[in-house]
Amino acid sequence: MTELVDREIAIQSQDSEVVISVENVSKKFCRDLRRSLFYGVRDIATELIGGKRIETLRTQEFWALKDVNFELRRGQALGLVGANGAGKSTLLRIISGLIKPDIGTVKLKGRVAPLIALGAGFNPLLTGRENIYANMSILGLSTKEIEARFQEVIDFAEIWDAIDAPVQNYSSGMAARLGFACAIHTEPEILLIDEVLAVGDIKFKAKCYRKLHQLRQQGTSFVLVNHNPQAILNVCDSAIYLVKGELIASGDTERVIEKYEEDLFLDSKRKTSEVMYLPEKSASESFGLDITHLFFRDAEGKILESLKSGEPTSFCVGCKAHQKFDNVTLHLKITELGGEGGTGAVLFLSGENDEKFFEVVPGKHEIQLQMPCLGLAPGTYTMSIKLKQSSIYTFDVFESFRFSVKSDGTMSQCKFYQPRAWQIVTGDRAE
Ligand SMILES: Nc1ncnc2c1ncn2[C@@H]1O[C@H](COP(=O)(O)OP(=O)(O)OP(=O)(O)O)[C@@H](O)[C@H]1O
Repeated sequence: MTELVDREIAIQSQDSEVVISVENVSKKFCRDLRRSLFYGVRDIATELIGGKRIETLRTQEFWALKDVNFELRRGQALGLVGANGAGKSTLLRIISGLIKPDIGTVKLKGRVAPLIALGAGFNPLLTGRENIYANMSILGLSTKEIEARFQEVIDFAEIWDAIDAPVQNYSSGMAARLGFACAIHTEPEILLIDEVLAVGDIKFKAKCYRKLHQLRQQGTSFVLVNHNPQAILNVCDSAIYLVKGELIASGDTERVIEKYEEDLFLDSKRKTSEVMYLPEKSASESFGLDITHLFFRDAEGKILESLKSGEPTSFCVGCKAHQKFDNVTLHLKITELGGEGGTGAVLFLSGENDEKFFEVVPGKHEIQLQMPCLGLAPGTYTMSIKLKQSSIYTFDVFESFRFSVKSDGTMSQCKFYQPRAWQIVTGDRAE
């Protein structure tokens, strides 16, 4: 695992200045609240009398972060991934200065805007207008500077009518929009974004991502926490992966995300390649044609070890018919796992739309969807599968067949694989 860790995330020019330097950072928490308060008071007292902080674990304590090191340079975008409780928010809170590490140091260069909670730093009783002033002044702007940007902020957040209503009446999406708008209009040198872009509608998210791109071109660095690997792949040029507080991979985004996705599969006790067998149905549960297993094959018919964008791939549905049926069709809906709410299906394929109907006789069958090349981008997906008779009758449904797709190395930061050929035409034929 350690060979995946690059000390310095080196995508941008090595000459650009380091804006975040996290050195040997560890942070411990206590599982028991009463004990935690007691330890807290004792630690403060020790510090006041100039004593050293206790660097070992006491009863009920655990490391939320353990010896984390990385550097970020001007204009870099760093993705932060890891399972729930891995320590991502803790790391962002330490970088933003909200909490102190127990061991190690964080050095920052430039104005930091943390977007760590929905409507970060907003007072729910104050209006949107009052909160803009309060929030932006905390982020370091003078009243004059805020006045000059005020209209831009509300235009960006699109909350014109609600600007004089208390923030407690805002929806979570509106509060997130206002928080994001305030933060980016302070022209921060470093932006810390914790999942806030996971709320809000798609149009607004697209606007935020465009803005982030623009800010990066102007030299803003940012750290983005997102559960959706695709969002990290689209936006960030480097990433770090935390497991139980330890940094186990860092560097090139695709490599880190690949490792993260591999682990997601190990976690779910199922490898990409595994054939998924479904429990046999009793006579009373069956509608006459049952899905028995699901898997993928390659162009030679071999069961696929792992899926790659651009490779010839067949999705196979093993089934068992208890009697003869005609007009049998397969419907598939593929959704990106961890996709931001509302993105919906990335692919819907219906045998009925393609007018592909099969006849089955009693016994075992395998219905194949043959794809000359797999168009899905690297990522993790879930597929719902329906076996139907025309559009009227459903024999069997399987709601969530999970699989992941890796990159063939020629895809980066894009949504689908495009089969292609390149050529140059020269001379008379070029007209
Ligand atoms: N103030 C606290 N007191 C005690 N434990 C805490 C505190 N804050 C966080 N933790 C614990 O520290 C660990 C890391 O939490 P953290 O919120 O950083 O994880 P995360 O990776 O951001 O998770 P998620 O993806 O669910 O937001 C978790 O086990 C969490 O329960």
